[in-house]
Amino acid sequence: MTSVGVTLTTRTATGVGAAPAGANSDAMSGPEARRILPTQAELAAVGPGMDSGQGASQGLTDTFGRVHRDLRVSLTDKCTLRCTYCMPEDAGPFLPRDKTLSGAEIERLVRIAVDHGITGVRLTGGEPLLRADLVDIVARLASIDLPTGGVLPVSMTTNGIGLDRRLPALQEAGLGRVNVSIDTMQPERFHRLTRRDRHADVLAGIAAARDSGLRPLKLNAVAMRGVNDDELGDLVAYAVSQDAQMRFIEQMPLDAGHTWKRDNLVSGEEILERLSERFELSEVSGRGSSPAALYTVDGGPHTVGVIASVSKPFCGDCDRLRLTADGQMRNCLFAREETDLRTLLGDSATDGDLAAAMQLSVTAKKAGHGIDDPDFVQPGRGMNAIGG
Ligand SMILES: Nc1nc2c(ncn2[C@@H]2O[C@H](COP(=O)(O)OP(=O)(O)OP(=O)(O)O)[C@@H](O)[C@H]2O)c(=O)[nH]1
Ligand SMILES: C[S@@+](CC[C@H](N)C(=O)[O-])C[C@H]1O[C@@H](n2cnc3c(N)ncnc32)[C@H](O)[C@@H]1O
Ligand code: SF4
Ligand code: SF4
Repeated sequence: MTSVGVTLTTRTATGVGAAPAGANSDAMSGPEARRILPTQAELAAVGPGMDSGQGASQGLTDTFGRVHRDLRVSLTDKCTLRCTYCMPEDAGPFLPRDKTLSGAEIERLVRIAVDHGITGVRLTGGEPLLRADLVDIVARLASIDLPTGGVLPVSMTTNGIGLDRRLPALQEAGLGRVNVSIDTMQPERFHRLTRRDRHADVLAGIAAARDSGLRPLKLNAVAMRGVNDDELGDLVAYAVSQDAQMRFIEQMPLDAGHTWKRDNLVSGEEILERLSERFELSEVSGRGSSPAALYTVDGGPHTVGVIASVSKPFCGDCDRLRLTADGQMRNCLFAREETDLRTLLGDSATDGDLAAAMQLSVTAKKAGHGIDDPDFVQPGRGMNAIGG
């Protein structure tokens, strides 16, 4: 099928040097991220089969042979919190509504991605619960049929604030799983770390997730030196009490303030040492492409996870793609280029063009994040704008 009405004639890079790092304007990708608008010739050169979904058998495959199965969709760059490792206090300006993908646009892009091998979607942000049309988005995505049978599994990562009120409708709409972030069991610490006094709201959200029966329920905490590294065991004990899996994440250089320092890292190894003082841990085999290495706690059945993205990267098994709230495809958390699907949508691109643009993004994916490389440059967007 040929493309109808696509006006793209040149490969364009936008957002170069247009905004200070951390500024969330349309050019919020910061000075070093390039926004790529593929030309018609480049889209056509991707090859036949992108229109019809015939690529599904092979999937969106990069030059290292990694097949992409997991799509993370950021619904907004706004948030109810201001976690120091993610957003500055004075974050913004945020994406205006007309630059944010609508539910229908997200559904179309996800359908195309599913046609080309994506088998699961995770909604994230920013804070996805801030999307007023979240229930509608979940319903749209959870009704997408997988080519292999069944429907698309839809999960969400959230800070939990307001989850207690919204979970029944989300579950009804087809939300299959939820991960909730909680970095501390201490309300005052929580206030300092997130710059908001909302600890009780997060606990209420986790309790609602526990009672919903959605399983596995996972809790995420970024391990931070001098902030919460003395209460990792308390977090595990709390997670077990909520029938949840606690996961500790190494902090990555994705804070909008660009204050990350390698020397400050609480490594996965250190996390395990600390937990071993209190619990008997035993590694679980069969990790697959999951970012978390899992350990049974005191013989199980509960487990704790360690996401050692910095010290033990799992990039070789990466099967993830990201769609930002403003319609940019990112092939990596640390990508310095984004493929501009939103402009293609506005230019009446065909499904085949959009699939080809996704494949171009995947083809450009690098081997890994390169955090330890001497020429590493932190992405201009904070984690809230990339979609964690
Ligand atoms: N380096 C890296 N870290 C990731 C990636 N995906 C997730 N993470 C880290 O893992 C943390 C938890 O991610 P979640 O949003 O809970 O998703 P998940 O771990 O894929 O979820 P599950 O499907 O439940 O395992 C994120 O905050 C990141 O720190 C990734 O692609 N690369
Ligand atoms: C960006 S948030 C978006 C979803 C939701 N607001 C939340 O906090 O769960 C997703 C995940 O990214 C993690 N995250 C944010 N900044 C990070 C960083 N610099 N390093 C590692 N993980 C980070 C958070 O802890 C959270 O678990
Ligand atoms: S980690 Fe999540 S809750 Fe915290 S500021 Fe970022 S987007 Fe918001
Ligand atoms: S850092 Fe990039 S390549 Fe590595 S696992 Fe994360 S998204 Fe994949």
